[in-house]
Amino acid sequence: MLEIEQTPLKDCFILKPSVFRDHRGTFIESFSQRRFEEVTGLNLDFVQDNQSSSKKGVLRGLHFQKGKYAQSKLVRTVYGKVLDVVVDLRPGSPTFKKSFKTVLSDENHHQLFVPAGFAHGFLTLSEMSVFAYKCDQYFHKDADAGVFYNDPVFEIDWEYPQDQMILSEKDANLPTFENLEL
Ligand SMILES: Cc1cn([C@H]2C[C@H](O)[C@@H](COP(=O)(O)OP(=O)(O)O[C@H]3O[C@@H](C)C(=O)[C@@H](O)[C@H]3O)O2)c(=O)[nH]c1=O
Repeated sequence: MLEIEQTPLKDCFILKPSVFRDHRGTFIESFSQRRFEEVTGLNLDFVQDNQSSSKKGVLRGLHFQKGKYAQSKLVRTVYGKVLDVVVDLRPGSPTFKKSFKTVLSDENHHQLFVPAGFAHGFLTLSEMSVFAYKCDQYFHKDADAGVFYNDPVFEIDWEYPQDQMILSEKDANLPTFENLEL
């Protein structure tokens, strides 16, 4: 079984796979093309899988690829716990500029579907996290873009002390929404 839960943002939803637990540990189907299509009605071609590990307090984001290289992503936490955040950056969308956040962990096994045209980021809440995601477009360095994670226009409460956050230099200097070229 794969449950789907709509988020307040258009086209963005949470997937909840069945978790089989026994004396050895757990089992989930982390991705099934057939079930994904059944519950979402989407027929996407995921062409790249990514994985990153992060220490506690690491914030990666908010990222997206521009133009024709825009990526839909299916994101999850393999190990640990993260606060995952998305922003709808699609002009014309009824939820344009709105943000949504949810906890993705190796306890709840939730996955977030991030539509093309959204910015995405996450903050690691556990000592360590391993994060994995599928993308329906390859990485294109020239299309790689982002927006500052703490731009007040998005009204995101990261619920984490700012002086304990760890960011890449690139992410610390991302443009604000106002200065963004969409
Ligand atoms: C994203 C990506 C990065 N790279 C390289 C570029 C760079 O040298 C190194 C690290 O890249 P970054 O610092 O951009 O990695 P990171 O900050 O983890 O970037 C990721 O953040 C999350 C929030 C997302 O949503 C992803 O789409 C992606 O943008 O890896 C690839 O080769 N392929 C890729 O697909």
